[in-house]
Amino acid sequence: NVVHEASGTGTGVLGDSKTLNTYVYNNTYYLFDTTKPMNGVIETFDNYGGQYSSLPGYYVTDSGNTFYSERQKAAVDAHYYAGEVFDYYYDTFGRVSYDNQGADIRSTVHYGSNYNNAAWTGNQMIYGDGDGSTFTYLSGADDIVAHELTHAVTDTTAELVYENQSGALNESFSDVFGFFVDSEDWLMGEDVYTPGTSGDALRSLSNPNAYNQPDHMDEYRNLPNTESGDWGGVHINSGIPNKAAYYTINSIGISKAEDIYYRALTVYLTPSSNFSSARQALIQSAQDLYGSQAANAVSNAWSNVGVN
Ligand SMILES: CCC(=O)Oc1c(C)cccc1C(=O)O
Ligand SMILES: [Zn+2]
Repeated sequence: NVVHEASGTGTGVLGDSKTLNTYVYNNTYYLFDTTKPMNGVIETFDNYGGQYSSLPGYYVTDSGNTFYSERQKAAVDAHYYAGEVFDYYYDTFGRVSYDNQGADIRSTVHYGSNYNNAAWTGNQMIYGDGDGSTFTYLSGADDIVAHELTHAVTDTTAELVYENQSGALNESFSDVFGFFVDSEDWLMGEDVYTPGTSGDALRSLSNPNAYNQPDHMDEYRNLPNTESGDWGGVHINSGIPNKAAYYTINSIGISKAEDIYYRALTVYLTPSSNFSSARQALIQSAQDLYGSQAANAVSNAWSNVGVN
């Protein structure tokens, strides 16, 4: 049988070189990764500035299996980092793709026009180019890719409703697993945020206040559950569970913390979980896996942010 798997090279958003899992058919190479278990493929598309109605766009291809052009940079990173996040969930927890059933992981880059956003649409990831000032191509940050793919994990496990406290938890779990994938700093999106300014980020887990997020219940923002209210401040109030995660990780280490967060997300949390029930779910997960010392560390972390 003919082998279609190929190994290509590409240039990422930050100008770095990467090896890519590609697929060759009729002398054309595709960003189509068939190396993962359970037949799940990782496939990357270019929407050419189109909107939701034109998704997924066009397969990203190259005749020479060399994805070096400016146009291809966003796709190189979306493809490579999707594979990295697949590997994180598989190697760390044995989870096969976001649904644990080997679902295809589809990404589309060059979505919209100067779009300063990235998202999980409910069945694929989309990445804007940014406006070049607030963001550059958003797939250029592995913590953003991990954040988006974790929305898909949450949607196939706890299904935390994307509003108010359950929505802020949804956001926080995406940031926390973004940290676990990119644990060299406590920042989110720093690699693509304000390309003209170094050292800043979209959010910080260690210092939410630095980016106008609360880090304690005393600062909880009661915003309206509307689009302009960020659905009750899901990207704002996530600073509180994010800070609790920071305390937990500093107290018991990344390895135990990621097991505890994964168990809470997949075993205990439910669509309507709030901050207090998330604290309880994480304490129980810690107790289940590592005993009372870890459980107490989790309890203290949440007390430090005013959640009991
Ligand atoms: C860290 C990734 C992130 O927050 O992506 C979003 C952006 C950049 C704008 C709006 C929503 C999101 C999201 O995925 O929640
Ligand atoms: Zn999010």
